Amino acid sequence: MIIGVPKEIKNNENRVALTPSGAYSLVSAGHQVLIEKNAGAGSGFTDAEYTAAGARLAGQAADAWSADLVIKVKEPQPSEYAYFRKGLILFTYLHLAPEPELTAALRDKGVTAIAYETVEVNKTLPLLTPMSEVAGRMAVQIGAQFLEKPYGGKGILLGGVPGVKRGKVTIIGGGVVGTNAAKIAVGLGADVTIIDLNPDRLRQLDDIFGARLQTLMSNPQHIAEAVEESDLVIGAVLIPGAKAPKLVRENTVKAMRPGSVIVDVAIDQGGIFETVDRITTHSDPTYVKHGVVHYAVANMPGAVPRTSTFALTNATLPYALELASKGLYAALNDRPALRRGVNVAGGAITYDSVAKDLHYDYVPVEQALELSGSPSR
Ligand SMILES: NC(=O)C1=CN([C@@H]2O[C@H](COP(=O)(O)OP(=O)(O)OC[C@H]3O[C@@H](n4cnc5c(N)ncnc54)[C@H](O)[C@@H]3O)[C@@H](O)[C@H]2O)C=CC1
Ligand SMILES: CC(=O)C(=O)O
Ligand SMILES: [Mg+2]
Repeated sequence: MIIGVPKEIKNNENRVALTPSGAYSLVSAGHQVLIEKNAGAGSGFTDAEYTAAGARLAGQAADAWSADLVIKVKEPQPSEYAYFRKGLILFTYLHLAPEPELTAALRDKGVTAIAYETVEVNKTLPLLTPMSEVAGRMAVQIGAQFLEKPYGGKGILLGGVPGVKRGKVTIIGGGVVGTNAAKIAVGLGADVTIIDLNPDRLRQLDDIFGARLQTLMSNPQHIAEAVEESDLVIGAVLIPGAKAPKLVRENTVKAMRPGSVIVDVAIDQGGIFETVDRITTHSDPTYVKHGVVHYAVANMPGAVPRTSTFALTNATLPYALELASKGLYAALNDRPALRRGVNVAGGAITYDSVAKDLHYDYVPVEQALELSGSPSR
């Protein structure tokens, strides 16, 4: 199969979907890799490293997009919709619930779109996890920076110093992002609270962190109280595929002290704060509302591309290899995890919560692609 790797064009997106060693694995399995010139530059990989691995260079984005299977990092940007066509298999982050135009373009053109973030194994999301680890860890380091006075914050050091109070951090959502944020916040010596809806998750977090972390059941009262008294609040909730619930009310943000900071990591699914009404970018990452600094960058790992590209491709490569070697139908028949990743196929929306949020009829992927074999879980 021919596998295309376009250069990412989202603001400050420096990751690339394939490392030279990933290209070598695909070529060794008998495939052709067509990578756009300079696609790896932001992650520190030269074109020569890719050609040495057996890949061919594509002079234009259109050439990389002409492949049978296109692997990417971020959701296609509007200028890329022109490359969509029937028969194309697209494997990337999609986050379709807050992206009606992208969803319509994929569906209308008959693309088979497999979303990294909904590939699912035993209720875990193996292709989201590595980037959630990165973003969770970054969320605290970014929050700490914007709490500094020159960056618009109230001038608080999260760990405090002897004789002076520590900063308060509240993390809403105790999954992968939340746990990784907690690790860094606890490590810095902050006063950390984590809020989740799942009592088993709260128990696990209590076992991991003990008395260094306050766990709280998610409800409107706990959220309002914890947020109002926090210096840094991190949004880390996910309902897979669906638009994020707005859990933090505008009045609660108004009650925060000026110079406090919100980092809404869940912005890629629409965000959990009522006051987060726009996606920000690495080149203009914050805005101030009700005196509170808001950070809502939807591709946070793009700022640490060297770490993130290795972490992402460690996870995606086995699936890309399986798709390329078996072809779409056999790969989806053999691997229920991959089947759960299919969001759009055969001109239909094949992921239930995406269909619901965007008001489409949901068509099971088995029906949309007339798959045989066992139904997906
Ligand atoms: N902005 C960015 O650059 C990035 C964003 N993300 C996003 O971060 C979000 C979180 O991802 P993960 O941690 O991997 O998800 P996860 O599935 O590991 O964790 C989500 C947690 O939210 C909890 N939750 C669900 N409803 C809740 C509620 N009402 N109140 C409190 N907790 C609730 C769940 O119980 C679960 O523990 C996702 O939207 C993901 O796409 C991930 C990586 C990068
Ligand atoms: C998960 C995601 O949105 C990202 O890594 O950019
Ligand atoms: Mg988007």
